[in-house]
Amino acid sequence: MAPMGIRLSPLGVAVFCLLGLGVIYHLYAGVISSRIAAFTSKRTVNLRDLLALSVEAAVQGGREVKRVREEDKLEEKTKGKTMEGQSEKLTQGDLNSHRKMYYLIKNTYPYVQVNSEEHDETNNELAVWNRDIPADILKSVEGGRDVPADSITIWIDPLDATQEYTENLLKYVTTMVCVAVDGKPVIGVIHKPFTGYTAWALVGHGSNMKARTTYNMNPPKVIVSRSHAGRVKGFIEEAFGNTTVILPAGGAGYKVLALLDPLDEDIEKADMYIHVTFIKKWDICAGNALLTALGGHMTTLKGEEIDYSGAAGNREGLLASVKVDHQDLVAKLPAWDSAGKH
Ligand SMILES: Nc1ncnc2c1ncn2[C@@H]1O[C@H](COP(=O)(O)O)[C@@H](OP(=O)(O)O)[C@H]1O
Ligand SMILES: [Mg+2]
Ligand SMILES: [Mg+2]
Ligand SMILES: [Mg+2]
Repeated sequence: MAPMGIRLSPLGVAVFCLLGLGVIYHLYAGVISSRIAAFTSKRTVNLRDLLALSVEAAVQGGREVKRVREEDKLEEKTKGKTMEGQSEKLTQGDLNSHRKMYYLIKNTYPYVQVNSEEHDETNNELAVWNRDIPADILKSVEGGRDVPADSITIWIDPLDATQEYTENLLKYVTTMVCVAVDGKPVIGVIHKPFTGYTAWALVGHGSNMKARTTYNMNPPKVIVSRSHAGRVKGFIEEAFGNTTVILPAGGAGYKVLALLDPLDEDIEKADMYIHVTFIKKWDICAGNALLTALGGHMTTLKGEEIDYSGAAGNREGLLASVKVDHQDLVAKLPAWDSAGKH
């Protein structure tokens, strides 16, 4: 006998339980099945699948970035200071995009290391990847190779050029995903949420981007940061003379696209990208992969390759070029002092 004289029918209880299970299954089926599939499958990841997932993550994150801007709900905050003492901004665009991108990848490959610029452990998204491979990827990447999951480090920048996003300079804004294998950048995706343009590359397999046919070095047009410039102007003029054209622009992703042959009208053209202040691997890894895939180079200002495993920081500056003798450019640069001279 139930309290207050109510009799529970066993059949009613069973139907109620079944209904409850049905609701739970309906809500979590995608996540549960992808987790089970992930844990029972062998611990290797196919790079073509990962490329398609990276494109999807960048596009879905980009939708959040665009929506927050259009609804004017940025809720701009300061999350700390850069090493140079500048305030680092954070908006709802960064956070919503992070949640979409991070959980879409994590729910698909829970055992892969994913490093995002942003963090939000409290709001797990039930995002599930539909496993669709876009036609342009199918066309240029045959099969793709499988790599051990523990050799992979994924870097996510849910919103690059947050400063410019808050100033409504939207052409500079991108979302980025990079996959490094044994520390080498192998997949790069840079997506422009406000034009819908996505650049992708899988090193050694293909890209939807091309390098330009010519790059001018006499003097070069050098693209640099507009909001974290440091002493980049003097550094460049010392290397290439004071007739060098210096092009200040926002976003590390945007600046790499400016070195390529963009189909998007809204991107300037530059011959070289130089950065002299501190920068993080989620800002530069996707661009490094794209440049590597297209015969370009991105190194520190000493000409060394950047290892995209381990800690996020790079304090050795950045030099990116395409179709020129990169080490020859390095040799022209002034002596590099990462301790703050520049
Ligand atoms: N000195 C510095 N310290 C930390 N982050 C830096 C930096 N210089 C550039 N960045 C980051 O690199 C990206 C491109 O910067 P810039 O537009 O100045 O070239 C921005 O990423 P986010 O917008 O994702 O934070 C910016 O925050
Ligand atoms: Mg960034
Ligand atoms: Mg960012
Ligand atoms: Mg930031």
